Amino acid sequence: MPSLAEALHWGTQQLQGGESPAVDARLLLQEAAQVAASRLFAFPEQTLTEADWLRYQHWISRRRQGEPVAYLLGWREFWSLPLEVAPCTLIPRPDTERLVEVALSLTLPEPHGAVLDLGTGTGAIALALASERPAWQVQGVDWQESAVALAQRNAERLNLPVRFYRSHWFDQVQGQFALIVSNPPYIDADDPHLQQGDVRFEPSTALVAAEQGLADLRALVEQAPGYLQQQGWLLLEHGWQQAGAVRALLQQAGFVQVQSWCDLAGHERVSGGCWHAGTY
Ligand SMILES: C[S@@+](CC[C@H](N)C(=O)[O-])C[C@H]1O[C@@H](n2cnc3c(N)ncnc32)[C@H](O)[C@@H]1O
Repeated sequence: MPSLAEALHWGTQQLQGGESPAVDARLLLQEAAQVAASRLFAFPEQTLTEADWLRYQHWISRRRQGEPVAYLLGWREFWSLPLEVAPCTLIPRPDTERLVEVALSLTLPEPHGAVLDLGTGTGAIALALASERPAWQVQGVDWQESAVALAQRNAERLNLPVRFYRSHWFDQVQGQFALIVSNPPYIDADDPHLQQGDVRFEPSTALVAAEQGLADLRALVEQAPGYLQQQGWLLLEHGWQQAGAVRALLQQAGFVQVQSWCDLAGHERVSGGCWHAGTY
């Protein structure tokens, strides 16, 4: 059987031409052989068992076909939280951590307020917020039963008190919220990016929206005022070319302090507004 160093070299060679061959091969080897990165580098001569070597080769072959590393591993880190992931929903992205940062920076109408995450998927945003603000009462909804079950498993494993349930956007939601957040589907069905990289393996129900990707964003902006407390906030992630359209939707709906926030690449990726009944 090969040593860890030999297996890593072989896997990296196999994945040449991909986005990140060395990182992918290392992550898959660590998981296949159940070794930490430090052990991989401290004991490179350690040999793999036959079962680990077979598992590693199988994963490398699937990765060569484009399958996302996160789906092969079964988990992905988001906001330093290890989250179980599954093909029923989106793999949480570093971009979405920007929405979490912005949410944590807002001044909300009450410090112990209720918070709602619409289209929660793995529960990434809801769990990140709950981990940072124990006083907030966080809820997350998704219309996919399998995503709700996944988010619940993540909450239990992380011991975070978030309530997840099934709802088609606001259909089953009750009450008023100090903050509503969402990373909804916002990609146009004809966008060529849907044929590239990890998104080919992710469900279109998590990615694609009608009206050039704006249909779900529009629905959320129009319905959110019925569920926001006075001076509560709505925060939405969207495509980097949709900020102007989302701000216009927020303004038309009567939100104030409407603004967008940039991601690390300098693209406007999050927009939001404060609800102030009576301004419209
Ligand atoms: C882009 S993914 C975001 C997942 C997660 N919030 C994240 O940021 O990683 C969109 C999510 O919205 C859910 N979704 C799509 N349409 C929905 C609807 N009408 N009602 C509730 N959830 C919906 C999808 O199942 C998917 O989990």
